[in-house]
Amino acid sequence: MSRQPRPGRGGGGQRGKQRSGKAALGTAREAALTILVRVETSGAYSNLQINKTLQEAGLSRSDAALATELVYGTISRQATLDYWLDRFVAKGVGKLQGWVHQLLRLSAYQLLYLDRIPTHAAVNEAVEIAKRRGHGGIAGMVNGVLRSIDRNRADLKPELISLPDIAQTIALRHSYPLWLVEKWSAQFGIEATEAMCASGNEAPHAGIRVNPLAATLEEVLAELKEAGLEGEASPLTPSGIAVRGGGNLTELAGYAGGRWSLQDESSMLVAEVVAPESGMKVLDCCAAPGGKSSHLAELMGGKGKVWANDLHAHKRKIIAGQTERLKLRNVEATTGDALKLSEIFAPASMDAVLLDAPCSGFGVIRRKPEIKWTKTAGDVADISAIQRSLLDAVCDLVKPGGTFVYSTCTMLREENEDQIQRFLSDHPHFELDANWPKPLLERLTAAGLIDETFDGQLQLLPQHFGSDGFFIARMKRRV
Ligand SMILES: C[S@@+](CC[C@H](N)C(=O)[O-])C[C@H]1O[C@@H](n2cnc3c(N)ncnc32)[C@H](O)[C@@H]1O
Repeated sequence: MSRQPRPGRGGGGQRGKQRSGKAALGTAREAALTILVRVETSGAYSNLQINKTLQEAGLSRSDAALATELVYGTISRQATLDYWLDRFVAKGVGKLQGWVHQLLRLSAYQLLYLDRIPTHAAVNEAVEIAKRRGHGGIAGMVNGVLRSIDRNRADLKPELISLPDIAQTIALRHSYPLWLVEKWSAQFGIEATEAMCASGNEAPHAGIRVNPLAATLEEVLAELKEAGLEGEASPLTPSGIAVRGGGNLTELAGYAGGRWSLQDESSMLVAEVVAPESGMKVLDCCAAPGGKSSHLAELMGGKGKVWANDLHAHKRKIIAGQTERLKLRNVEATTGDALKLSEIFAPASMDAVLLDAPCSGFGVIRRKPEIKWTKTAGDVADISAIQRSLLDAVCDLVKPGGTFVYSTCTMLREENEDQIQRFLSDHPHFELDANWPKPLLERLTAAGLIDETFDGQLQLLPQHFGSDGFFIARMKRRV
């Protein structure tokens, strides 16, 4: 499976001598280094920095793909790389200048994780970059450290990392923060945690959701084949297709023409769980960029109404752009704080309410690996408090007998099961609803994701089918 290459567009690469780690974008490795430094110093999301920097760099398609792979791989493996680098950097990696540290990580990643890159290509270019950005002393140190890594590569294998504490071993072997591995181990057990960590380091595949109002799954599969792409019908959802190594899929005609959208398969399950009927009134409280709102509208056959609300005014345009592209007329994008939606909508006015809540996002680590290092246990506590308030604020918009669905793209009890348990105890007029549509239950059972103990809550882990980690709970307001 390869990560999605983002082709570089426009803008010429900068060359020539650069000092103090200033940006130089002429080659895949230089561009990757610039992105890594920017992600670290600005706290920006890697995917946004990749798009921005590759546009400035004007790399060939294959160089852009390599730069993308280097960025995601280096961030994903950062703790393991530092563990090994520390043995060979005399003063310790913690004392290195930011760009030198990133250059060593980036180069060690190539030596230790990418079979197809010859040692001389990784080392020589690292040395050249060090000379251009720094001085001879730094270049000599980079050369020495990387040559040592190369000589010792037989000992530098993740599976050889073994510490007395199993959580520490998993954290270092797969490069995750210890606090997160400890939380996951307590919740899911050691085996599932290690599988989850390993799976989070794999390259993601792209998910396509067919718009049933515009095309069939077979038509979209044929369209992908014609474009030379490998698409496979999803075992999880009838409108889903997994695409591997497809480059920028939004450049295909089917996307612009509204025949399909890009969405991960786990995400597609959410609207299926809401299971709206044609003509219903549905509120999506936290809707941008509009993936689930548009899916809900498609499932309603374009009839009834979906209010797609988000806090941020600029996101209204993004949602509207999606629904226009998909030619959906039954979605209204609105701007507002979900905590105050009861000031806009009447109590008990909705057949169904979806709260796809802001969350820690650990289910999408494959797409945004820096989340591992930027999100803290404190952030989880803060976001849990917000989720709790959001649940309390929107629930009474659901009509008696109506459906309330809560979802997150994370795998932490305090954001998922604990939220539901607390919510149900404070709101006894709601109950868990395991009565999901029969075909969906059959698919989930066949996939081994639920059994007879299923109570209306589903936790998808990233190792299940390689789709995002997701939590979905369906509740019903008692009549
Ligand atoms: C997980 S994303 C939603 C993804 C979306 N449901 C989809 O499928 O495309 C969470 C969204 O919640 C929005 N958000 C955060 N706090 C909010 C609030 N208090 N009220 C409304 N929206 C909020 C964020 O702007 C973000 O777009």
